[in-house]
Amino acid sequence: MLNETTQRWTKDPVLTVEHLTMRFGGLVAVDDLSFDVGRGDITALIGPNGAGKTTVFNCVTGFYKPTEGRITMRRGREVPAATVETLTSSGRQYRRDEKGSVFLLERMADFRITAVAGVARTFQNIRLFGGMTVLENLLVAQHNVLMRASGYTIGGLIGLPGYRRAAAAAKDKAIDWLRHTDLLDRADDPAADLPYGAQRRLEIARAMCTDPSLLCLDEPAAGLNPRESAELNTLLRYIRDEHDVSVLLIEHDMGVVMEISDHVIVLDYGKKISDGSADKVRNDPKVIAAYLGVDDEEVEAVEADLEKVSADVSAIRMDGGTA
Ligand SMILES: Nc1ncnc2c1ncn2[C@@H]1O[C@H](COP(=O)(O)OP(=O)(O)OP(=O)(O)O)[C@@H](O)[C@H]1O
Repeated sequence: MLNETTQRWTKDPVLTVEHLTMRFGGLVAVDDLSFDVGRGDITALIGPNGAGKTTVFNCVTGFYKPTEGRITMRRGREVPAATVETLTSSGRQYRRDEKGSVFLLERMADFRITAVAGVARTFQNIRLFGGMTVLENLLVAQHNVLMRASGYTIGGLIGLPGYRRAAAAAKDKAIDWLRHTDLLDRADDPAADLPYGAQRRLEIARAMCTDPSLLCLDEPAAGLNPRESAELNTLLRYIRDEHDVSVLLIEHDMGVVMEISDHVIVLDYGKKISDGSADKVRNDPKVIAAYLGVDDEEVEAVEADLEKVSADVSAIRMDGGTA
């Protein structure tokens, strides 16, 4: 387990969110929120319905312009804090040099966040191109690379050698991800024909085809059966361990969250109420209170009630009852 001194999110953050606030008219959906996402970690953003999780995702990925706050993405390891401050005061969106790149996402449009800053996402409601084949969905995701290889001309149509090489590499990458998501045998089927769990895996494969540094997944386990959830856990660990990609996920399935997360951040009413390892967060009375919908002072009483109910159920089972 990571201790205070080895926590990647404090030592080597890939994403830093500072004082993020998002207001919709009079409603404060995210309220002065700060947190870090460690490079190479699986980080979960959890909280009750309406806590502000998707709004945070929408700010990080450029779908919303935050009311206030700074969102810094770092690619490459050696980006000193002074560089971030210099970039902030320069009014520019990003700075790149041979050591690494730093991006201020709150200043960037969504398509540039994916293409330049290396942040890819999936959605709560699956958004695939249903009429295209599974393979075509993964090739479309590599459109930017192919356009560059064509020189933004008709180079693709006339088959310039550079374009042909890029097209072959795009297909290889797509096939590789189909293999890792167990979809190779469905490559030529329309995406809409896949079962639900397979569509969720295809969305992740599509995001990975953009070569992200940070993969943001909005409820990837929603609607999955236990076997599919276990396969998802294996896929996410593979992405973290073998591809040097950090993962930020919103998830309601606590089995998934507690099993695979290196770091958990808990929101309630737009504010952060807990932040730490899965173990720390699981035992935090504030988190228990938020999920059970009770005040902090009532937590102990509710916990005692839960323990009693659990003991009663075990006793009934031992008696051969049907509870
Ligand atoms: N575009 C919008 N306009 C107005 N209010 C919004 C908008 N988007 C979100 N909200 C409100 O902001 C609050 C936070 O919503 P959000 O969807 O971020 O929560 P969430 O934690 O993702 O919830 P869930 O777990 O149910 O998906 C809610 O009160 C929601 O109604």
